[in-house]
Amino acid sequence: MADKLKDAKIVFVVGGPGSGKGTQCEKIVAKYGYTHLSSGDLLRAEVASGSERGKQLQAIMQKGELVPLDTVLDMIKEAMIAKADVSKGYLIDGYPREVKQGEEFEKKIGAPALLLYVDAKAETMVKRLMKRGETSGRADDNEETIKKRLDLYYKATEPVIAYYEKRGIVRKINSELPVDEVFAIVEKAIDELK
Ligand SMILES: Nc1ncnc2c1ncn2[C@@H]1O[C@H](COP(=O)(O)OP(=O)(O)O)[C@@H](O)[C@H]1O
Ligand SMILES: Nc1ncnc2c1ncn2[C@H]1C[C@H](O)[C@@H](COP(=O)(O)OP(=O)(O)O)O1
Ligand SMILES: [Mg+2]
Repeated sequence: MADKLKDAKIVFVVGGPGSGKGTQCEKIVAKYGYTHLSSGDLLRAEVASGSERGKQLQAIMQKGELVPLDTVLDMIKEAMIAKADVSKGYLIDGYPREVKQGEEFEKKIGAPALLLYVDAKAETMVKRLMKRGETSGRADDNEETIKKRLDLYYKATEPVIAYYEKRGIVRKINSELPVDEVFAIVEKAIDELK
């Protein structure tokens, strides 16, 4: 375990592609000053750097598949340590995407205090992603890749929610509602933490 992070307040933000994780995390940052680390954003930054590793990552993400666990966990850990002296808490957005990722995170970093389960219907997620795709420039916001990401979400990521439900740290957030109404539910869950 990283010593600098042993008392860190950690919130996992889990939900399907396009469910609204990033949108809610932005609002949490604005109100609570937490550090927002999106695994997808960290990976896209590596791609943008033009490195050899970035090229390999880009190919995986374009197919809607998961990148290797060690790569993403190392990136998150490094980013957490960089903020350890100033962070009030961490929003880990888009991770864990499979149970194994959760287990490894806890071994190498620490345990989450809360899991925000951002829930929306498949139909809603597809609609939002197609719309986001008009402007996002993301290689994975296209119909074919969206379908693969959704399938993988239901297969690999939903079990993560069941895993943490047993520990009583999951708060389900109805993300079908308008953004501010979703955030009202999110606020209650974060306030319970204090
Ligand atoms: N509650 C909501 N109602 C309507 N649209 C939303 C809502 N939450 C997010 N969106 C829109 O859906 C898209 C995906 O949201 P985003 O936060 O990027 O999701 P994720 O990070 O889970 O993939 C964005 O274009 C966002 O503006
Ligand atoms: N924890 C993780 N493990 C493996 N691959 C990940 C990952 N987080 C992100 N990726 C890769 C695969 C995803 O399809 C892609 C985009 O992730 P994302 O930006 O979190 O998507 P979204 O916010 O739409 O859910 O990056
Ligand atoms: Mg996102």
